[in-house]
Amino acid sequence: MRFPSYAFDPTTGVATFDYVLDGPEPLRFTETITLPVPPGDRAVPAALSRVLELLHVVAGVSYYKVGAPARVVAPRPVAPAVAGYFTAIYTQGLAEYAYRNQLPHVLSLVVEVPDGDVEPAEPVDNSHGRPLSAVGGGKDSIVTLEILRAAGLDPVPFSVNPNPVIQNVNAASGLPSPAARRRLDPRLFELNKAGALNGHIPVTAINSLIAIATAVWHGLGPVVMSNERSASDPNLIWNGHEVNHQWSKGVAAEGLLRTAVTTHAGLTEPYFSLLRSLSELHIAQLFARHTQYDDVVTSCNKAFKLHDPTVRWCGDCPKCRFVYLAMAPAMPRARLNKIFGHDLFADEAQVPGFLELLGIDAHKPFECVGEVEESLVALSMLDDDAPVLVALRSAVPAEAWAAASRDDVLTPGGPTYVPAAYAKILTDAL
Ligand SMILES: CC(=O)N[C@H]1[C@@H](OP(=O)(O)OP(=O)(O)OC[C@H]2O[C@@H](n3ccc(=O)[nH]c3=O)[C@H](O)[C@@H]2O)O[C@H](CO)[C@@H](O)[C@@H]1O[C@H](C)C(=O)N[C@@H](C)C(=O)N[C@@H](CCC(=O)O)C(=O)O
Ligand SMILES: Nc1ncnc2c1ncn2[C@@H]1O[C@H](COP(=O)(O)OP(=O)(O)OP(=O)(O)O)[C@@H](O)[C@H]1O
Repeated sequence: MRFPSYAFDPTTGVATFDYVLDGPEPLRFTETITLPVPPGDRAVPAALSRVLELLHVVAGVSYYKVGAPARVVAPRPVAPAVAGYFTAIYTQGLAEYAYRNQLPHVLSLVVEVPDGDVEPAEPVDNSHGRPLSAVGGGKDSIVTLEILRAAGLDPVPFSVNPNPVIQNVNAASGLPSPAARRRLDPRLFELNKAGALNGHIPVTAINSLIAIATAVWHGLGPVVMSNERSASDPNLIWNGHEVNHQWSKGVAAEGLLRTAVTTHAGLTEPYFSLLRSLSELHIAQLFARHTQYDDVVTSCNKAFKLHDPTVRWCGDCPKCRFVYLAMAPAMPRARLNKIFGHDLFADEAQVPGFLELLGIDAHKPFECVGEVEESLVALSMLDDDAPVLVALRSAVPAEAWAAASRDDVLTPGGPTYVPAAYAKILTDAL
């Protein structure tokens, strides 16, 4: 796979990224990403071009997966830390794809980098600017936005391809919300229909670099994400490698991205997740304080499909079940059912799906769901006799209850990259 060129037009904000999969009949793709143009005559900072260079390679995963070539050759020399980040994106970021398609070579790929000097980046101290708060339409980013707002940091909500869900969440915040547009090459969908290799990609890495590019161009501060503690947990181990559906939301990916951006583009404080130390259950409790989003908040991934999305919660997928269970201890059932438009604890057909979340099945589903322990603790906090809850209580073995600690789940912990000033804001908000 090669990356022949990229171009950026500052008058329109349009960046075009070209890709080629070599072979007897080479496959060519172009992805278009349109950044919001800042007001006034803002020059293109050198750091923006550098971030776009990173994005060019990272966004290539969508096209790589069509053929899983044995070699990926980056377009220009980069520092070893940046090359390492590219390799992590194409291996760990594509681990679920490799596992599902049984392509072990993907996990041992090393992204090749041409020889040559790399001009060091000029340091850019962006640490004191207004934070750009990435909004994905779900509960987590709402919690972050409201913490930053309450602390007086004047956050800028930002989204990539805001669909009606995200637009409604941004409208409910009452804050002006710049957005970027991302258009995958339509050829990809034709190849998918024709049966090309397909699978999951590390989409958060792509959205994150688009957010960083926007923050740099608009003269803003760090990009603040809402990725939780459990995102770092793998779903399973395959051939000695961790397979994590949420890899690019995890803390290891966060560290690699920060280092790559600081090394290649010079930003001193590019990016961190404010909620990294919190469990999903804890975040759900913080979300319950904000009723103004009840009619719009949506975490169900089916609402974010590019084609035929649901309007809001589908009410019958692992993510709907997990978020329903996580929010249930934090609010009256009537409010919960109004948010979801479904009463999941009344529907006994949901029992097998809930059992999977409680660890009474093979492995954590390939979805954005929390740890088994979080589901067990949530269940232990519910004491009514809804039919699904009765069935679940009787199915959980005694040793599973014993291993689930409410203190562990509701006490912040684990490694984070949150800068000290923001860590204090988070602590004050808990
Ligand atoms: C919405 C969703 O969950 N989509 C996943 C689904 O794809 P599906 O075909 O059902 O629908 P579309 O998303 O509309 O995708 C159409 C095709 O386009 C490909 N594609 C999409 C976006 C992109 O950036 N690059 C692409 O190549 C896609 O592969 C389809 O062929 O199943 C796919 C296969 O498993 C998933 O890859 C789709 O996931 C989206 C990329 C997506 O946005 N998913 C997020 C909601 C998501 O899963 N977030 C994770 C975090 C993952 C991470 O590490 O960043 C989470 O919340 O846990
Ligand atoms: N379209 C998007 N534009 C910008 N940021 C996004 C977008 N989609 C997701 N994100 C960000 O990526 C991270 C992971 O997304 P994820 O879908 O897990 O979070 P969420 O929507 O905030 O909450 P939930 O887990 O409840 O769905 C979050 O920080 C989120 O804000």
